[in-house]
Amino acid sequence: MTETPNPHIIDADTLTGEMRPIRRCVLAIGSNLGERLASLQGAVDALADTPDVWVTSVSPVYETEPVGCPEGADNFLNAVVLIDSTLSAATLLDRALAVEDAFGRERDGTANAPRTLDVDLIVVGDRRANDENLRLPHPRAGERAFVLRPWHDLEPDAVLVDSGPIADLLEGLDQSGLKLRDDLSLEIH
Ligand SMILES: Nc1ncnc2c1ncn2[C@@H]1O[C@H](COP(=O)(O)OP(=O)(O)OP(=O)(O)O)[C@@H](O)[C@H]1O
Ligand SMILES: Nc1nc2c(c(=O)[nH]1)N=C(CO)CN2
Repeated sequence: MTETPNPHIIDADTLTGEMRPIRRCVLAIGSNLGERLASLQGAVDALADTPDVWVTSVSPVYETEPVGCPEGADNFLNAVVLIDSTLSAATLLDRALAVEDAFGRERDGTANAPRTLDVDLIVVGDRRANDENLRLPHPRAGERAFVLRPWHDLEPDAVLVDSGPIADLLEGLDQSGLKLRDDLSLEIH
């Protein structure tokens, strides 16, 4: 006898999924190797294609001097993506790392080595995490003009959890290494 699914029984995953809050998240994307703009656009597209992720806005693109990178590193293109998502922070991190891999990111253990694509979780709602594999808010976000400036373009009144208004943080940072690339832009498809 074949079983007819009982419409009154909701499986645990569906229930959990339905009850998860929608969190507003800020992601920073960067590239200083290969087809930089294509990689950033690929990251936006991959995020938009992710179930339970809604890309709500994408910042202007900045050309930025490398910060803390090995001698001779090339400039980055950097931007910020705002998403709404019901996914957990851990699942979002897994997705971010998978998207980096899909765009040819290689990891040889060198800190801040040139990369085709970097996708960092800056904030996931008001979630705090201090795990080796997941720190939230991103521990270096408050000192990175290449993150705060494009984020500020989208949300001038935003506050970085535990650090304060991003406008105030930006005022204290050297922004001379940032150049707005108004000849380039990222699309939400
Ligand atoms: N908020 C976060 N966003 C992204 N990765 C994180 C975060 N917190 C911890 N990580 C961990 O950092 C690890 C290394 O990331 P990655 O090599 O991209 O660092 P990076 O981008 O070079 O440096 P930085 O972390 O200073 O931006 C990832 O495997 C991930 O587990
Ligand atoms: N300009 C710039 N410098 C960096 C960047 C980046 O995205 N842009 N990312 C780093 C590690 O994530 C280290 N240094």
